[in-house]
Amino acid sequence: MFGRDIGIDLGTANVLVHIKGQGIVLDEPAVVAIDNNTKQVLAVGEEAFQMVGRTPGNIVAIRPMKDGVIADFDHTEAMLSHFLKKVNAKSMLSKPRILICCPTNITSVEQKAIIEAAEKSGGKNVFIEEEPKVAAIGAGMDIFQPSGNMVIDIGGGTTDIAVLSMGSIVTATSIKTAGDQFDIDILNYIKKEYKLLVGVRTAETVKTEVATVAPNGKEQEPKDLDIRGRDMVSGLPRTITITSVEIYDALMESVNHIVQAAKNVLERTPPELSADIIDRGVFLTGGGALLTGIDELLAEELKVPVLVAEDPMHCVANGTGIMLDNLDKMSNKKVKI
Ligand SMILES: Nc1ncnc2c1ncn2[C@@H]1O[C@H](COP(=O)(O)OP(=O)(O)OP(=O)(O)O)[C@@H](O)[C@H]1O
Repeated sequence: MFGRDIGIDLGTANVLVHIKGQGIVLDEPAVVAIDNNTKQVLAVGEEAFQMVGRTPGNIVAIRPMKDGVIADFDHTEAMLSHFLKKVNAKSMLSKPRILICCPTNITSVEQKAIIEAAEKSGGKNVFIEEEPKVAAIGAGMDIFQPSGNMVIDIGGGTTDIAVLSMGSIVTATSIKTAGDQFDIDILNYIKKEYKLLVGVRTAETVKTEVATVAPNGKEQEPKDLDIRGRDMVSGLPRTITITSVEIYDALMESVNHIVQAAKNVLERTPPELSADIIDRGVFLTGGGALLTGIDELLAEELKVPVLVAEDPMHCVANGTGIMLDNLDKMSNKKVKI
């Protein structure tokens, strides 16, 4: 109980909380359900997620962080406080130190407000850290040596690509093409080809269950899935069967954005570090790393080995735990805001 440090992956799709000595204690969708009339928060996390696309008129289930930025600050704050309460941050014997990984593009004003919200919820010293760095650490990379390490973190709202050496980012980029965009691509494809309206959760299921972007994905035995939605012409419910081959085409434009962004980062990387990356390979983290075939496609395009990290959706949260263990040793002045 004494002096437990807390690490938080405040992602746009999921929020994970890691407590020193316990590991990941909370893993819930970054969703808040609000009563539009009273503006009251009705549910947060898993409970609110179940309401997405299924709420009556006066209730909305929103994702307060979208596209790698904080779209609705008050509700992000409410969500963070809710999760910290849930893990009993305030009742810990001594106030915990909290390390938070936020979406990459948040402003310094938003960072300050996030820190305040965490302090109000029981944090003593609150730190903010860059997501790709923590993801790399969580993936098991030793980024503190003078050698090149490359990580591609494909989350919900953003894909963060970085080359790190000696504990710092050397070259990096962040693009707003990631898991959410894949869902939208699938949704739009079904709308256009089948005149069928489906919800984002159905599109996400298609992505996780049948989609493939492997270079030979179209030659492989196709997988298929029955999905339900509303016919745009008749207005009635309808079921269609969707195959991996059609989804391959629907996802290619977005996947190519990620390939191009990774190529741009490699082009800006000093040659000695590029040589290290050939030896060590590129690590894929974040939920998007689980998209079937994305590792093979990136390896073919980037001409370097590409490896999916173990437990890619937990890399950032696990990385916060490792960073907190080493916070004193690292004494990285840049970390604290
Ligand atoms: N098996 C799978 N195949 C493809 N995509 C998946 C799979 N499992 C999860 N995802 C996707 O991963 C994304 C969420 O990943 P993650 O939790 O790493 O994001 P996040 O950290 O919340 O987002 P961000 O890094 O943008 O803040 C979602 O878009 C989800 O649909």
